[in-house]
Amino acid sequence: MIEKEGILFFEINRPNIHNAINFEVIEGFRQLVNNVRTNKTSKLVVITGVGEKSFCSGGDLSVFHKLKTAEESYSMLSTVAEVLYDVATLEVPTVALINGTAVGGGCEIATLCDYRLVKKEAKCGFIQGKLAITTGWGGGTYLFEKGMRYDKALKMLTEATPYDSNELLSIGWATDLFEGDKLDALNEFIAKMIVPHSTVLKAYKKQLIRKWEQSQLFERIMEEVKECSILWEADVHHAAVNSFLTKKK
Ligand SMILES: CC[C@@H](C(=O)O)C(=O)SCCNC(=O)CCNC(=O)[C@H](O)C(C)(C)COP(=O)(O)OP(=O)(O)OC[C@H]1O[C@@H](n2cnc3c(N)ncnc32)[C@H](O)[C@@H]1OP(=O)(O)O
Repeated sequence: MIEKEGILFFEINRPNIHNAINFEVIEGFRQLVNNVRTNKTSKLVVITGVGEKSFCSGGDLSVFHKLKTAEESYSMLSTVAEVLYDVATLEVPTVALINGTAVGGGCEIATLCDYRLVKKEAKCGFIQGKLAITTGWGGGTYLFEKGMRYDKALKMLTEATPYDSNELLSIGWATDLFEGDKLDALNEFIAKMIVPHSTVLKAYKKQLIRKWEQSQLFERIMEEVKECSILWEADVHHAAVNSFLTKKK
C-alpha cells in the first residue's frame, strides 16, 4: 500500500496465479481500511493488480477448496464479505483500476468500488455459476446497486462468463475504458475530479452510504453469503473446482 498526494494505492500482488486472493490479501484489505480511517490523509483509494494480465482471479481455489461444508465456507465468505463491505463504505471514493482479467471474486471486488476503469483488452465476469455457486463476497448484491439495468445485471450473473470491455461499457458496468499505461489513464480520469476538495468527495460518498444503510445493504450481503455457503457444500461445486485445479496435471 502506498499513498501519493492523497491517493492510496492498494495492489494485489500475486501475479503468478492471476492475483488470486488468500487470507494475506484479505488482511491487506483490513489494513487499507484501518489506514484510511485512522490517518485521514487519503482522498481517493485505488485498487489494482500487479502485472499486465490480471486484476484478480477471485478466491485462491487451492486454499479455499479445502473448505468443504456450508459452515466452513460461511466462515470464510462472511469474513471476506465484512472486510470488503468496509472497503465499499470507506469515506472516500474508490477506483478499481482494472489492468486485466477480473473474474469470480475479482469481479466482485471491482464491482464494490465506486468507479471501474477497464483496460481495453481486459475481460471481466462473474464466473461463479460455472462452479455451481453464486457470488459469495457481496458481488451480486453490489451489482444490483450500481444503477445498471437489472436485466443486464442478472444476465451478467447468470451467463457466468467473462465479458469483453466494450460489452462491459455498454451494459454500464465499466465507468470508462483505457488503452496503454494504467497510471496515465488514472491520472487523466482523476484530473477531471475535484480531488483537492476532498471534503466534497467525502460528503457525496456519505450520501451514497446513507442510502445503502437505509436499504440494509450489509444485511442483504449476509443473505447472499448464506445462500452461497449452502451451494458451496454440494458435490457438484467441489467437482467443478477440482476439475479446474487438476486440468493440466
Ligand atoms: C472463492 C470465492 C468465490 C467468490 O465468492 O466469488 C470465487 O472467487 S469463485 C471464483 C474463483 N476463480 C476462478 O474460478 C478463476 C480461476 N481462474 C481462471 O479461470 C483462469 O486461471 C484465468 C484467470 C481466466 C486465467 O487463465 P489462463 O491465462 O489460461 O491461466 P491459467 O489458468 O493457466 O492460470 C495460471 C496459474 O494460475 C492458477 N490460478 C488462476 N486462478 C486461480 C485461482 N483463482 N485460484 C488458484 N489458482 C489460480 C492456475 O491454476 C495456474 O496454475 P498452474 O497450473 O499451477 O500454473
